[in-house]
Amino acid sequence: MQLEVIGVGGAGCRIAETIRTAETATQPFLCDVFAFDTDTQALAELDSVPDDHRHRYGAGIDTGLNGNLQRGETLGEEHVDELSRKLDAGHPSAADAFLVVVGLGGATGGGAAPELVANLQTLYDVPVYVLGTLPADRERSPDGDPSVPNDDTRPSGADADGATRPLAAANATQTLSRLDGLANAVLCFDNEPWLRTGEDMADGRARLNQELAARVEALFGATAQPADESATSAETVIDANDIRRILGNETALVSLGYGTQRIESSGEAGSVLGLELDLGLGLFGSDSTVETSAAVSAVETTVGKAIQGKLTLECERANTDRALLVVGGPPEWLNRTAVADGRRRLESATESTQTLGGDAPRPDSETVFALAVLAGIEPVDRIEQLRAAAHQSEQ
Ligand SMILES: Nc1nc2c(ncn2[C@@H]2O[C@H](COP(=O)(O)OP(=O)(O)OP(=O)(O)O)[C@@H](O)[C@H]2O)c(=O)[nH]1
Repeated sequence: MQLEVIGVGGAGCRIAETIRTAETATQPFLCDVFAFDTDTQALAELDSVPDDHRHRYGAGIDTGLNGNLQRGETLGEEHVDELSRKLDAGHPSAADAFLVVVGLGGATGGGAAPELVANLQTLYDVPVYVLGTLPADRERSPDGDPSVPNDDTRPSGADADGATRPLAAANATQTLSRLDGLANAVLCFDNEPWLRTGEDMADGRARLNQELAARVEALFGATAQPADESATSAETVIDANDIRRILGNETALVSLGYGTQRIESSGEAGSVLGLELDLGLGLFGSDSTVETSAAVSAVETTVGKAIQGKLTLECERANTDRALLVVGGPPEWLNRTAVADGRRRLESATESTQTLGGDAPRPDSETVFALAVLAGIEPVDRIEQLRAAAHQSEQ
């Protein structure tokens, strides 16, 4: 499957760029990556988005909108045709889906995303998904995060631009409401629990973006046609239709769980030894065979982390409508029975009505991974918290 990624606003553009760098030559899944922003400097700081795929818009605005969502919405309305036309520098018609990426607490991304999503829905006959970050509590608090050290010279609670964002919760909830009924699904990443104690958005954003991009790559890379046609193909292939079925078309909220386990190679090409943690426990021969128990254990461990570990948006797992499990890694590690058991485990944990599973062989990888996609997870406590915070900030 080919994905057209469009970042809007500071967070959206940075995350879109990080997704681009997470794509591997062997599992290409990106059609194009575009970056649209009102902030000249933020756009200039991107490294790997080609010049004709980035676009600054909004005459007379140079440094972003500083959280003024109303202004962002007006600008989005005025410039949506211009933004959609910019996509002609790439291959949007070849895309199997669009992914519009935004920081939901901001004004540029949050203002333009609903207009852009609606426009793409009329122009193209493929799903339009949104990937949105939820603002961290510490960036919108006027008093900042008490855990930020006193010797930090930036304003306390500072976000990626070094400014607090008191309107972030209100912006995020309003933009989510505007996306309702427009986007096919909204994949969420909640910044707060992913930041470390004492860390603000400026410190943590690169790490968070990599975490998020790894999950996006695991999902959409699994649908890629391997660049090398002689490469091992999946036992159970996941394609654009499977993704469409799981994500749905009713603006479901989606959370992603992910687990990895490093395995170690012998140093000889293609000779996989065993799990790092289990080294020496009788796993391997000198050829590239892997003991069944080691492969089963690696799959079970990663699936457990994906289902029970930290999600991109914490939710009641048993409330999930639909779910998808992708297990990837070197083909000899993808034990078929363990992968099927993993899918059943996801089904039972989520109590979902529809659960799919598939595998993603990565012959050159030294990692086994599992990705759990939980779609239709509402109600979500964190969204309710943001609504309450938004209500409070309006008082
Ligand atoms: N995960 C992640 N979140 C970010 C990043 N930068 C900002 N954010 C979050 O996204 C929200 C919006 O910030 P931006 O994307 O910079 O805002 P914008 O859309 O450019 O809008 P304005 O700056 O108001 O014009 C912030 O409140 C943060 O919660 C980033 O690089 N990664």
